[in-house]
Amino acid sequence: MNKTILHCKDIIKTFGSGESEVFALRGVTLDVYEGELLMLVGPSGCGKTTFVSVITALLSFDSGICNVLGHDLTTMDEDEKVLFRGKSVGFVFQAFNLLPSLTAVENVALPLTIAGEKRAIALQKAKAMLDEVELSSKYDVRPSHLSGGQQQRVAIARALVHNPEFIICDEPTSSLDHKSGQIVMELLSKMTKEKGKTMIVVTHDNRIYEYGDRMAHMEDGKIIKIEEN
Ligand SMILES: Nc1ncnc2c1ncn2[C@@H]1O[C@H](COP(=O)(O)OP(=O)(O)OP(=O)(O)O)[C@@H](O)[C@H]1O
Repeated sequence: MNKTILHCKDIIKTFGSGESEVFALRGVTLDVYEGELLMLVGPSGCGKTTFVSVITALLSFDSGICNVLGHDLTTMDEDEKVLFRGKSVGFVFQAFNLLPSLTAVENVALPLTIAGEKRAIALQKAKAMLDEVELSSKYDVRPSHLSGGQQQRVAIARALVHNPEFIICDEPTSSLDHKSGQIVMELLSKMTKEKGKTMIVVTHDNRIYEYGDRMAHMEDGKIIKIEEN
């Protein structure tokens, strides 16, 4: 059995109070293992975004256990949470969120320069990352001159350039056509397997379910079933 990267037990998260209280997570229990790609699926409003926000320390939770990469999230202060996310977590979203005035390589280098890396080294690492997502010919191209699939690959390169161990993808293929979605998933799957990363992909896109090692089904604030692929 591979190392446990995420250990959650009975996580409860509510929003609001009194009559307007919403139970977003009603006792989520889940373990995720090193090198695994886990699909998290379920109807709108079942708590998927809340859950990935909790496990990346973007949201606090009311009760339960949440241990990520050996960190007990309940004992971390805000500075430690920012550091944890910056070092250990990569985020890929449905919207690529690339800066239009920067070239592909500058977009990928940005998190490194913000973290204090020298520009020349950041650009060098960004180029190596763009090579990995097979965009070596697009270093100096701005996002508006790239296809949707290429823009998502730039966004993936940016999410992975600081070499995070844990990667969260929220609807990474929803705005892509079938072929581009397949290319993006092939890439994410390759990253988990070849680099030993651990990935959770939140999705409604049943065309990409096959890429998951396991599929966790969420309903009404709980994981109700886990299937092996
Ligand atoms: N900031 C908030 N304040 C109040 N209620 C919230 C907040 N965020 C989420 N909720 C509620 O918590 C529940 C879970 O929402 P969440 O966004 O986690 O679901 P989801 O499964 O990600 O949905 P979708 O697939 O539509 O993105 C919903 O009932 C939602 O309305």
